[in-house]
Order: sequence, then structure tokens, then C-alpha cells
Amino acid sequence: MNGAHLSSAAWQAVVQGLQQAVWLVDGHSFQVLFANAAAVDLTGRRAEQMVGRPVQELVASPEDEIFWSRPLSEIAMGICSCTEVWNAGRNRAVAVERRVQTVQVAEGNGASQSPLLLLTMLDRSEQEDSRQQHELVLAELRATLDSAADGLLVCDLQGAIRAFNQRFAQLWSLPASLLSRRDDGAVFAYMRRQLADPTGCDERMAGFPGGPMQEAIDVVRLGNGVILEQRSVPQLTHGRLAGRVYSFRDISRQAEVQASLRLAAQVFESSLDAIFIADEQHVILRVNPGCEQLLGVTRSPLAGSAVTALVDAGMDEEAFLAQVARSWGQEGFWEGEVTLRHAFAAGSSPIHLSWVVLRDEGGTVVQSIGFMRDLTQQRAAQRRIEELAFTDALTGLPNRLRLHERVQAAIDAAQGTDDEFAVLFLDLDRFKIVNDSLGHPFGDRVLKLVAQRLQRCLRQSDMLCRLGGDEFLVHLPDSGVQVAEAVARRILEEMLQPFQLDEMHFSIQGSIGIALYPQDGRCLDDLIKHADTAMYRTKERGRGSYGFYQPQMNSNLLARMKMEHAMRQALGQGHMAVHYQPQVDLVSGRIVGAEALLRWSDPQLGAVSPAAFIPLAEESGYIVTLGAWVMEQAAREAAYWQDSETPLVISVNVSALEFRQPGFLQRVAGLVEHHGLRPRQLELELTESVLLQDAQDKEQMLSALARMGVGLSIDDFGTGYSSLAYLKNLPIHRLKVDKSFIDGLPGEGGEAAIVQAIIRMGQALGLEVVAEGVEGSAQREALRAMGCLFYQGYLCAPALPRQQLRDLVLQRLEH
Ligand SMILES: Nc1nc2c(ncn2[C@@H]2O[C@@H]3COP(=O)(O)O[C@H]4[C@@H](O)[C@H](n5cnc6c(=O)[nH]c(N)nc65)O[C@@H]4COP(=O)(O)O[C@H]3[C@H]2O)c(=O)[nH]1
Repeated sequence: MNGAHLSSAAWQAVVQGLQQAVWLVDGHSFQVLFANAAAVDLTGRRAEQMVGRPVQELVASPEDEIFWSRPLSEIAMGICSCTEVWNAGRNRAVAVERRVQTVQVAEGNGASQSPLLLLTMLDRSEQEDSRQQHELVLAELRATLDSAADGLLVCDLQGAIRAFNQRFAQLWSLPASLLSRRDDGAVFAYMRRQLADPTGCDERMAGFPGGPMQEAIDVVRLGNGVILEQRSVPQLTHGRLAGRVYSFRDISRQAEVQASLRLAAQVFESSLDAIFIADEQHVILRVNPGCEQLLGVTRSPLAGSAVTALVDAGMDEEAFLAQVARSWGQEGFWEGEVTLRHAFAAGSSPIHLSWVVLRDEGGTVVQSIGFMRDLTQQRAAQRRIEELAFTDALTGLPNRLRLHERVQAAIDAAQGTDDEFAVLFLDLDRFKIVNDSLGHPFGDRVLKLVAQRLQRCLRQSDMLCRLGGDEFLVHLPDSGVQVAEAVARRILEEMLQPFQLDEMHFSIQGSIGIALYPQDGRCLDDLIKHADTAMYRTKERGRGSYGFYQPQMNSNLLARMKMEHAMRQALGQGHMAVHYQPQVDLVSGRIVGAEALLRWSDPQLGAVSPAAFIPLAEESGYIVTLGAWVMEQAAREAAYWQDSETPLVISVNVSALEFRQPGFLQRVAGLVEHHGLRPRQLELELTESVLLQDAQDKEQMLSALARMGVGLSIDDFGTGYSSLAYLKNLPIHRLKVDKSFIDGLPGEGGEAAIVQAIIRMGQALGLEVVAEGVEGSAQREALRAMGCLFYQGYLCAPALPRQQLRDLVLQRLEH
């Protein structure tokens, strides 16, 4: 059926039945000519309220106002546009889709009066509402994502980024430039650069171990120190895999906490301190292995016992806990010394307990931790340190400090009584030579032996102490002159017994000075000083004896000091000279050599004997200077004699200390060269103590001297410890028999036998023998009869100034 044939009523019915709102509007006046039922519904106005009214009354927004003010040609373009229409019934604007078209309506005369506009509106409010709803949901979702604590990254199945939230950008520090443009490659490259260890990161990001439907967890460390936990889960849309969601959580703090918890656990388990953890009732919950070790039990019986069942603070339990609570309140911990209860310790071991309280946020005690340290060893070490402070490290004897304590106590106790006591000062004779020639380690061993021996001479109540070096001090409580004297004698007798160290037998003597309390001093320092003075005095009189302090002794000590001072000045002031004592050939009676002997003539002291000042020079080390000077003079004298008719050999004494000087060999060689000497014209006289020096060094020195060609002789032979076998291996030319043996000649005594033995031994070893200190012709004849070839002594001449020696030699030649 053709629509053109429908009646107007039928058309009206059709238009009225349309769901779309329809208005017919006059194209000139814009008055509404017709509104259908749907238009009535849409606007909430009756048709009569609209018909005859300007269509602009339907307008709900300024844009619509503008729309209807445009030219008709623009309005009626038939464009579909979205706008709103006001619904008076519902009192709200309703979203609509609007279209305006011109329609040509053929009137009865067939000509149109004015253009008609067909305005149609389709209610879109439902769609609009749902769109707005949708947008709202999306915005909420976005906000939710952005406010999530985790960083989220959504990728599709190909790995392309679909979305990420702000937290993600923040965690990875994505720069603004990457947020504003879509460049997945740049984002992933940037993320890669943030990693502390980028190796394998691509696989970790892309790979889904166990398949794409699996969840994966990984820990990612960034270069800035942040640690992220990365989880990735499959993203399903309508049940189908659409991509993957990565979430990143900052676990730096958590990792830190975990690390410190692990550390704490490790400390707890491995700490050497014994640690317990107790609850708020002081009942033990846990103990560490250190605690088990300290208490000697395993954990099980300890857990559940009270702390006070473990330790004893030396006070009533309640009082102790009250004190602990007070301390916790003020400082958060209690510390002090406790002992372990008997159940846990054999003795009462001292323990240092440091007990720390743990409170909750409200300040209530929840637990406590106790740290216990065994003080037994520390106490022992303390005792040991105190002991060492009072002990001589070498000999283990009490030292001066301990002696001081003891003597002070004796002095305090003696106040107002007649109590007396004695102090003995013992100094070993010539110990310096032992040290110089055999070395300090040997000397130390000798001192230990001496200490043991001295100790044997004393009572339990006496105290022997070492002051240092070779000086010992004895305190004899309740002793006067007799006891002191008896002890001194006993010591000296005991010291006469030979000592043995390694293979060596030797004797060491000592000199003892005695001071008595109270007459010789009322404090230890005075007593020591005076005993020391007495000892020096004794030494001067002859070694190996003892003597009591006498007040005038102090002046003697002063005299010694004066002498040492004068000796050091004498060389520079020209008060020293070298004299020469002739050595005579027993067969021909000719002078064949001379011994250089030092002479000191002091303007104040007069002629000082070498026997007095040489030991002083040896003790002070000044002998090195003196000896060098004498050797220089002797070398010059030897040079003089070597070109004369009677080329005398000049011998010179060398002390142990001189011999040990570095450069000694070079000095001798230098002198020989400087004076153009035939080396054999110079002879070095060494005492047996020089030969006792450190074996290897000494033998090398002697060989070097022998190779150089200078003569070597042993002085004072017989007084020392040299053995025959020992001499055989040394490059020695001469032995000088000590005067003490020659004094016994002629005669039948032991001395004569010794001299004879020495002469025979010398002959057997191919050594020349020189007898020293020959004063009489009977001695000379006895020596001649024994086969001795040379002598030296007052019988020929004492040591003479060089000119006198020259005169004497000349004189002898002439006869
Ligand atoms: N009663 C008596 N004595 C005699 C007789 N013949 C020689 N004498 C003395 O005996 C000592 C021999 O010297 P010594 O054994 O090397 O003993 C020397 C020597 O060990 C040391 N001495 C002297 N000058 C030096 C020196 O320049 N350097 C070194 N290192 N020591 C020296 O001093 C010690 C003593 O020297 P002096 O007093 O000069 O004493 C000398 C000498 O004057 C005699 O017939 N009867």
C-alpha cells in the first residue's frame, strides 16, 4: 500500500504512535505547530502547552539557544546532534539525540506557505546514564589503582604495556617524559637500567615458569638500594587469557627487618655471652648455647625456671627483684655482679649480669633479656696482672714494689718496738763481662740459676727480690747483725760451688752489703742506698765478700763517682800516658817485646792504678775510647821499633767490650796499614773472658786477625776457664802465665806444678809461653829450668815511658 494514499488522520495516528518525539515547527516563526505523544512524554508538557509556543522554550542549555538562533539552512541540515531537553514533569534535563529537517507538506492549493521543520528527539537518557555510570566506574577504578600501595603494570600477551599505575612509576622512578608518551621499548629499557643486576632480567620479566597461567614471584634489586617483590599473575578477560599483571611491592624495609632479625638470631645463637629471655614474671623462656655452656645444662630444664633460681645477687630475692625493677624504671636495664646458684656451678663463679627490660608501646613489661659473662678468667687475669706488677719477669722473684710493701709493713709494725731487720744488697762480681762476652740470653739464664741458688739459702719468712740487672735484695725479718752475717756467709759459700749451663762449668761470685733497721735507715730507700754503698765498699776491698754499712761509706761512693768523672777528663787534658813493660828472652837475656800499659797521673788524685780505674772504665763502657787511644799509641811505637836494630813486638791489652765493638777488625787493619807495620810486630792480649764470647762470632774474629798476621796472646792464663782442647782450635800465638802462679816459684807447691803444666802444654801446642810478674832471679831460674822462654816483670823493669824503654834497650845492647 502506498503511504501517499493515507489519510491525514492515519498519518496523525502514525506520528502519534512513534516512539520518537516529533514536533512540527513553523520555519519562519519557530512556533510549534504539532507535538506527538512521545514529545509530551519527553518534555512532561501537554501538547497544548507546546503548540503555538516558540520551540526555544524546549531549550535546556545555552548551546541550544545558539543552535536555534542560527540561520534556518544550518538548523535544518538534518544533522544528528546530542543535546538535552528539559522535562518539566521530572524537573531535569533529559539527554536526547536531536535532528531537524525541513518537510514539504502539500496543502490543498498545492503550494507551501512557509517551510515546515520536523524536529525529532530520541530519548538517550538511559544510554547517557549508563555511559556516565561507566565513566564513573572507570574513574573509580583508576583512582583505586593509583592509590594502591603496590606498583601495577599490565601487559598484553605480546608483552606490550596496556596500563600502569602511579605507584609503579614512582617505584621505578619513571621520568615524566616516559609517562606522557607511549613507548614500551623506552619504558622497559629504562626499567632495565634501574636494576642492580640487569643480567637475566629480560627472561625474568618475560618468562613464566610453569606456563602463562602460573603466578610468579621474584625479588628485584634496584641500583638505588630499593628491593622490590615482583609478582606476576595472568590477566583473564571473560575467562580468557588476555595478558599479565605485574605488581611490585617495596620490601626494602621488610628485607632490612628480616636481615636484622636473622642477625639477632645469629647473635643469640653464637654469642659467647650467655643470654636468656624471660617473660614478664621473670620466668625463663629461652636460653642460647652460650648459656647452656655457662650453666652446664641443656635448654629444657632451664626454660620454665625463674631467673632468681639461676643467679644469686647476694641479697634476698624480693629485694633483688625490687632493685631490678627500680633500675629498669630509671635506666631500662640492671647490671651487676652475681654468682651462679649451686645447682649450676661447682664453685661460686663470679658472673657479670646485664638484664635489659623489653616493654610494649604502653610501657608494660613484656619480656626481658639477660646477658651473663663469666668473670672467672677476667679475675684470674687481673690477679695475674697484679702478680706481674709485683714480680720480676725474668726470675719470677718478687720485685722492688713487692719488697717495698713488705718492708713498709715491717717498718709500720716495728714502730715503738725494739724490732729490727736486715737488708742485704747482693751484686754479682764481673757479671757485666759475662753479659758482654757471652751475650744477654746466656746472662739471663745465669741470673735464673743464681736466683734459685740464693733462694735455697733463705728461710720461708725471708724475701729475696731482684732489683734489676745483677742486683738482688734480701729482706731478713727479725734479724740483727748475727743473722745477717750468717746469711751473707751462707750465700757466699753457696755461690762458691761451680755453676753449670749447657756444657760449661763456671763460677760466679757476689759481693754483699748489709744495712740494718733502724740504725742504718728508717725507710726502704735509705736502707737500700746504704746496703748498696756497703756492697760497693766490699767490692773495692776485694770481691766475693760481705760488709756492713758504716756511715763514712757514703763518702767512698762519692769518691768513685769523682774518679769516673776525672777519668773521662784525663785523656783530653793529657793526663794519660802509655808505658811499656819489657818482655825478655830467658835464653839470650835480650828484650824482645814490650806490653803497653796505660798510666794515669791526675793532678789531684795522683797516680791512679789501672787496677782501680780500668774496671770503672769497663763498667761504664769508657774503656772503648781509652783502648782505642792506647792501641793507636802502641801501633806507633811498634812502627818505631820495627825499623830499629831490635824490632820489639808491642803487645796491647784488649777488653772484652772493645773486642765486641763493630768495626774492631777494620780499626786494627787500618792501624797496621797506616803505620806500615809488619802485622806480627803488633800483638793483642786477650783475657780468657774474651775467648768465652759467643763462639761463632769470636772464632771468626780470631781467624780474621790471625789471617791479618797480628799476634794473639792469652793474658792472665790459668785464672779463667780455658781448656786445652779448646785452645787447640784457636789461632793463638802466646800464653801469658798469670802472676799469681809465678808468685809460687820456686817451690814444690801446686803453683809450680801448674806453671810446669802450662809450659808443657804450650810447647805441645806450639805456643810461646810468657811468665808474668817475675820479680826475682830465683823465679827466673826456675822458669828457665822448666823450659819457659820469655818473662816479664819487675826483675827486668816495670812499665816505662817510651824514651826510658828505648834507653834501656840500648843500654842492654851495649852490654
Ligand atoms: N807486682 C807486680 N806487678 C807487676 C810486675 N810486672 C808487671 N806487673 C803489673 O802487672 C800488670 C800486668 O798487666 P795485665 O795483667 O795486663 O793487667 C792490667 C790490664 O788488665 C789492665 N790494663 C792496663 N792497661 C790497660 C790498657 O791499656 N787496656 C786495657 N784493656 N787494660 C789495661 O790493668 C791491669 C793492671 O795494670 P797495671 O797496674 O799496669 O799492672 C800491670 C803491671 O804493672 C811485677 O813483677 N810485680
